[in-house]
Amino acid sequence: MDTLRIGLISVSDRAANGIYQDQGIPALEAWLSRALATPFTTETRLVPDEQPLIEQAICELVDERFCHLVLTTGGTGPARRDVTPDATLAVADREMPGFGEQMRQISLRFVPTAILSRQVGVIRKQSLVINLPGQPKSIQETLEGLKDGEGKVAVPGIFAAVPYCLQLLEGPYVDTHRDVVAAFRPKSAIKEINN
Ligand SMILES: Nc1ncnc2c1ncn2[C@@H]1O[C@H](COP(=O)(O)OP(=O)(O)OP(=O)(O)O)[C@@H](O)[C@H]1O
Ligand SMILES: Nc1nc2c(c(=O)[nH]1)N[C@H]1C(S)=C(S)[C@@H](COP(=O)(O)O)O[C@H]1N2
Repeated sequence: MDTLRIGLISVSDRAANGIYQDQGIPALEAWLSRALATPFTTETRLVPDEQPLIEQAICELVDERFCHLVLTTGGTGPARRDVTPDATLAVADREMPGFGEQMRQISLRFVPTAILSRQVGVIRKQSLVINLPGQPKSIQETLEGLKDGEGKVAVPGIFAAVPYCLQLLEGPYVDTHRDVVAAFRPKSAIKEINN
């Protein structure tokens, strides 16, 4: 079976220029290692907030590295140099508005400024591309959602919908650790995997 390939793009002027150390890629890798029950590989890029460079990174990861999923972090706000959603839409074939909508809903449970993120989810070719905000803590918040004191899901994270989306895009069958995020798919789409 095709191994799950995930592209990770950290968009940050200061991290790309060495002013601070990038925490975006390590936070993404740490969360994915905790959440995914399926083996995966990552391909990473650290780029400044420049639209042509972000577009190039997305296209490279999808078209040449054949990533099934690409996650970006940073540059989704209203500031002049925040252009990640613009770059993502410029190279998109189709929009998946539910991802942005749900992430802003989740994030409102954490910060009132959640509505300032213009983050989008799109499809390019057979790859799903999703923007996450730049605050490293927002990676877990949006992917995993919010649980109550007993570990019960209060707001589902967007990653719950990612495995089925990849399946519909004819990518690999992806499973998650339920205690981190439970992947949801219709009964008819569930495959029995013998481990
Ligand atoms: N890659 C990163 N590594 C560590 N911290 C980050 C990173 N990206 C963003 N942050 C933190 O999250 C905040 C909000 O992220 P945002 O994408 O708006 O960055 P920014 O303020 O435009 O700065 P920069 O692009 O220089 O990281 C930043 O001000 C910074 O404190
Ligand atoms: N889950 C979560 N979402 C969040 C935040 C956060 O800390 N956690 N920060 C918000 C803030 S302050 C801004 S300005 C926007 C855009 O952030 P970005 O430019 O770092 O992408 O994301 C918002 N969404």
